[in-house]
Order: sequence, then C-alpha cells, then structure tokens
Amino acid sequence: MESGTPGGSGPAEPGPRLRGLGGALQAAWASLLSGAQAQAQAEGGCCAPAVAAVLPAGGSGERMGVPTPKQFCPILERPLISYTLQALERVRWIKDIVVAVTGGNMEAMKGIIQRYQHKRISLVEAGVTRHRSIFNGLKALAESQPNSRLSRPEVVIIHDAVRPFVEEDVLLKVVTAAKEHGAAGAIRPLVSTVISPSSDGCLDHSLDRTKHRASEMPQAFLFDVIYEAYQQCSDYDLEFGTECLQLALKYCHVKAKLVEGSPDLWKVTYKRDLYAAESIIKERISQQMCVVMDTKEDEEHVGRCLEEMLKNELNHVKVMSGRDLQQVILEQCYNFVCVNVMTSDFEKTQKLLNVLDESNLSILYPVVVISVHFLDNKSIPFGRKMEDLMQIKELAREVKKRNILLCGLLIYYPQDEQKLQESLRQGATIIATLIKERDSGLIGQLLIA
Ligand SMILES: Nc1ccn([C@@H]2O[C@H](COP(=O)(O)OP(=O)(O)OP(=O)(O)O)[C@@H](O)[C@H]2O)c(=O)n1
Ligand SMILES: O=P(O)(O)OC[C@@H](O)[C@@H](O)[C@@H](O)CO
Repeated sequence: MESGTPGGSGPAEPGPRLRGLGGALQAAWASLLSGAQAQAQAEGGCCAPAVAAVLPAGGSGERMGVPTPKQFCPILERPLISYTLQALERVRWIKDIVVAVTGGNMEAMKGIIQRYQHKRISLVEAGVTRHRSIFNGLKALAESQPNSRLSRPEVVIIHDAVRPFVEEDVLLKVVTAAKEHGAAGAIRPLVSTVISPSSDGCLDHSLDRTKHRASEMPQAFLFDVIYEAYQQCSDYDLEFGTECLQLALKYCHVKAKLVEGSPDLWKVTYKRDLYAAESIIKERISQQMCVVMDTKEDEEHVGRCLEEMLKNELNHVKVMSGRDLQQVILEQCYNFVCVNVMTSDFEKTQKLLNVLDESNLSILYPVVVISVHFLDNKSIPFGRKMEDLMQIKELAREVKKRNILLCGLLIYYPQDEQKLQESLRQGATIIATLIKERDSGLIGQLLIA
C-alpha cells in the first residue's frame, strides 16, 4: 500500500457550490455526530466521525473500446480519475481516500497524484474484479500497516473512480444515512425498461419501471458492516457481484437506505460518456471571464464597450473586471480577455500571463487567454502592426507548456460608432466561442473581427 502526499487540502474546483445548503449541510453534519461528539465539537474539541473513501480504479475499461483504461483517459488533457479525486478532496471531512489500481498502473497513478497535487490519497493493489478491488481498499483501512497514515474509519464511502461528478451534498446524505441504517446508496430513475428474456431469447416479462431504480454511486457503510460482509463474501459473489449494497444485505442483514442522486452521478462506461463528461467540464469552467484593461480614458471607452457586449452576448457568463486579479484567480476564473487598445505589443498580456503562471491556476484546467487588439489606421501602419502581432505564435507556444491557451483577436476599430459596435459584437462572439470550445488547436492564432 502506497501513500500519496499526506495532509493538506485538495485543489478547489469550479462548478456548483453548496449554495444555500449551508444550513442543511450543517444540520446533517450535526446529526452525524453522537451527542458527546456534538458537545465536544461545539466546544471546539473532538472531530466528527472518521470518514474514509475507497475508489475502485483497477478496471480495464473494455466497453470504452480504447487501449487506455477509461479511468486514465484524458479529459482536457487530464486523466478522468483526477477529476474524481478532486471532487472528493473538496470534501474536507473525508479523512482518507484509498484508490485501488493495478500494479501496472501504480506508477502512473503516483504521477497523477504528484502532477495534480492530490492530497490524502493512499494506493492499494486492485483485484481481478471490482469487488476484490474494493475489498483490498477496505483491508488497507482495517489493518493499519507500518508507516501507514490510514486508520479504521467509522463510516466508509465507496465510489467508482469513473464517476467524476459527485458533490458534497450527496456524499453527506449517504454518510448520514449509513450512520443511521448501516448502509446507504445513491439511486436514479431507470431510463430504459428492464426486461427478463426467456431461454429461447424472447421476452418473458418486463419489470414495472416505477417499482425499480438504478443503483449508482456514491454508497456509504458503517465500516464494520461492509468489512464483515466482504470477509464473509463467497468467491462467487467476489467474482461476479456488482452491488455492494447487496453484500451488506446478504451477509450482514443490513437493508441499505436508498438516497435519490442527481443526474450527474452516472458512470463513465462508453466513449460517449467521455465526450459527455468533457462537455460538462467545459461548460462548468466557462461560466466566468475576466476582462483586463487599462483605465486610460480612450482605452476605457472601447474596453467598456467590449465588456458590455460580452455581457450581452454571454448572458449566463459572469464578466468581471481585472482590477483585482488575485481575487479573480481565487474565484477560479479560467478565462481572461486582455484588452490592448492603442498598442500591438504584448506587454499587458505578458504581465497577465506572468500572474497566471505564479498562481498555479492552470494546473487543473486549461486557462484561456485572449489578447485583444484594435486595428485603427491612425496609430500604427498596418504592416508594422501585423508584424508585431505575429509574436503571438511564439508566446502561445511557450505558455501552452503551462496549460495556458493563448490566442489573439484583432478587432477593426473604425471611426464610425455603428461599425465599431458591429466589430465589437463580432469580437464578443469569437471570444465566447474560444472560451466554450477551449480548442488547443487554435493557440497562437490571430482571429479578426
Ligand atoms: N477489477 C476491477 C474492475 C473494475 N474496477 C473499477 O470499478 C469501477 C466500475 O467498474 P466498471 O465501470 O465496470 O469498470 P471496468 O471494469 O473498467 O469497465 P469494463 O467492464 O467496460 O471493462 C471502475 O472505476 C473500475 O476501474 C476495479 O477497481 N477493479
Ligand atoms: O457493473 P459495472 O462493473 O459496470 O459497474 C459497477 C456498477 O454496477 C456499480 O457501480 C453500481 O451499479 C452500484 O453498485
């Protein structure tokens, strides 16, 4: 059993915050604590029940149909499993995350932990089936090894490593329910009707869809319940079973509490699921953009016009000014528009790139930077301007190494106000597309509005 970097908080993640759940979350969390623990915690003493997570990640992903096991398939050039780890790391009350990977993928997994600065991760050897992988994870928690940071938790979450969209609220729900019932699992309505075929390959009967649900993840258990179940488990169940809740029922007579899960809990199984996951992630990190500009009078007017145009074009996107870049970065904004009005050099854009580089913002998600320039016939001859702007190719190649996608946008800046508005509108549309698509194939390009 190997440990990743111990301690510390995990990387933050954009996406739905637990807005408005503060009170409910606190109440649910308080219900997790026993009376004495609640009293002690209220007095700033003891912590809440120890909660750990086991992530089975030892599969080969045959249904994905590619050589790379799906948990390591890239989404925006980052392995799928890293998104799941990030989602669980955001939940501070999960003390340890145990990941079961095959021996052949152990080094690759350690590399992912290091590169994406994942915390609180321990690695164990996967088994030849999902149940065996989970069992290995439970053993690592039950039987603390020498030099191991792991300890036996009160409650353990089991969550497939290929289910990246898991939020704190559903984790808290299953953990709270498991503490009360011994076991709990997320469920979703069936999308297709389940049928039972007869031996001759014809329909025998169909199940009433309203009386059945799809079993998803996360699931949670009192550790003693699920560990006992796995220890009692038959070889047949270890080999062919797919349902942890069933093991708790069959071997410990514990009836799991079923918790309604959100639509995003689905498991990445087929290639289409990878495309869907990438679309969801792109959408989540395109919700905000920051417009960086000088406040000199002539520049401000054009910059403000572009900013207003962006707000109109991208009504769901929060457009922020770049006055306090550190705050913008703290809010996990991954999209920056740098407005250069009367200049064709990249001094301001370079300054922004330096700030982004120091922030480590682009470790988890590609950061889009669009260097906007205005083409007016007065200030600089066209040929000279184009020559200057061509520097963007080299600059973009350099910053791509740091996962920053830089491209340029040249907006025609006519004297006529109406034509200027039309150019700005076209520019806003191009900016919106670049941010939504996040296509690294466009880096270093100079688009013209
Ligand atoms: N021996 C195994 C098999 C599966 N899993 C994990 O269990 C989760 C859900 O299983 P599934 O979707 O079936 O993954 P695969 O077995 O990889 O997929 P396939 O059946 O298409 O090969 C995945 O995170 C997978 O990595 C595991 O830890 N150990
Ligand atoms: O059956 P598979 O190996 O594809 O995946 C395991 C799933 O069945 C499992 O994650 C949920 O059904 C909940 O148990």
